[in-house]
Amino acid sequence: MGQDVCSRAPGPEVFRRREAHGVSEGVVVEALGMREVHKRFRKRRGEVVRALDGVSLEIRRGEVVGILGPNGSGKSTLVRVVSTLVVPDSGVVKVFGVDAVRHPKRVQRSMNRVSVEASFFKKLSAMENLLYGAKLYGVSDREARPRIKEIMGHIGFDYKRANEPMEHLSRGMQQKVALARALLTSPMLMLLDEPTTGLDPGSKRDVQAFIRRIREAHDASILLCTHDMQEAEELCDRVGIMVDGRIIVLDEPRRLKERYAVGGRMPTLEEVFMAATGYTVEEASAEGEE
Ligand SMILES: Nc1ncnc2c1ncn2[C@@H]1O[C@H](COP(=O)(O)OP(=O)(O)OP(=O)(O)O)[C@@H](O)[C@H]1O
Repeated sequence: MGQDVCSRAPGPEVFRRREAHGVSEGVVVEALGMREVHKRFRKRRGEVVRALDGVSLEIRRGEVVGILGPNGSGKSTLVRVVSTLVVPDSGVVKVFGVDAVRHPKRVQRSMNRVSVEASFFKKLSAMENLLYGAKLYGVSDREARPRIKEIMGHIGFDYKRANEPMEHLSRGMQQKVALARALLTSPMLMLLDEPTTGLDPGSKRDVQAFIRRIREAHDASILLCTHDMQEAEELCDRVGIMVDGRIIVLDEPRRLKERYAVGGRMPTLEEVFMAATGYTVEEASAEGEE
């Protein structure tokens, strides 16, 4: 493995394609390898929920894999297990060949998670939060500042507002700061848990365009959980559908559609989702709301 993530961090040209991912070239190591992962939770009245029920999933280096699923199907648990926030009951989780259960610290340094509940120091500014985030990964202020400015430019974040307290910023802007923080540390694997949920259409487009650029130029491997079919179709190389803790199908969007085609007519991804899960998109988003 050798070099540290931070010392490999790209220079000011944020979108420069990286040569290596800290793994010897020539050795094919997947970005994420999950085999038969199980995670159960015990609810209040003793009821047991199988949040992950034998999940196997591979993400190749440079690949974007999307996971669609109704509320409560296990998407967040999947992301939490990969990010080492939740320890699985059984199964194997490897990030760039490193066992995430045995070596959580090592694995944490090679990835970054962006979720709706991104935590910030709300009284501090976006810049201060980003500098703090960079420092945790060993990136100095001097190195981080120009990169923050560049990333904010790419992401459509008004740099003039970088010194305002986070609590004064809209949700869309805060979400952009969360993405900027993730990219700042040059993660090899990005975990995006509903990155555009609840954003206004303009911010949503900015964030999606940004993810597209990371994907095209930055060569990051991405696990993207979303409710948004169009987002999954446009941004992902492969899309999986998760129901009751299981990934029931996983393939390129085009091939998923071919698989569910009826009478030669290609369905939309939304129709594929409905056929595979039995849920309408509305039910899938509403179900489980308490
Ligand atoms: N810490 C926990 N304690 C108890 N049950 C949990 C816990 N975390 C998740 N669960 C349960 O596990 C199941 C899967 O939840 P999870 O949040 O992973 O689903 P999800 O697909 O991300 O849903 P959503 O789209 O609503 O975020 C749900 O039944 C949920 O209530």
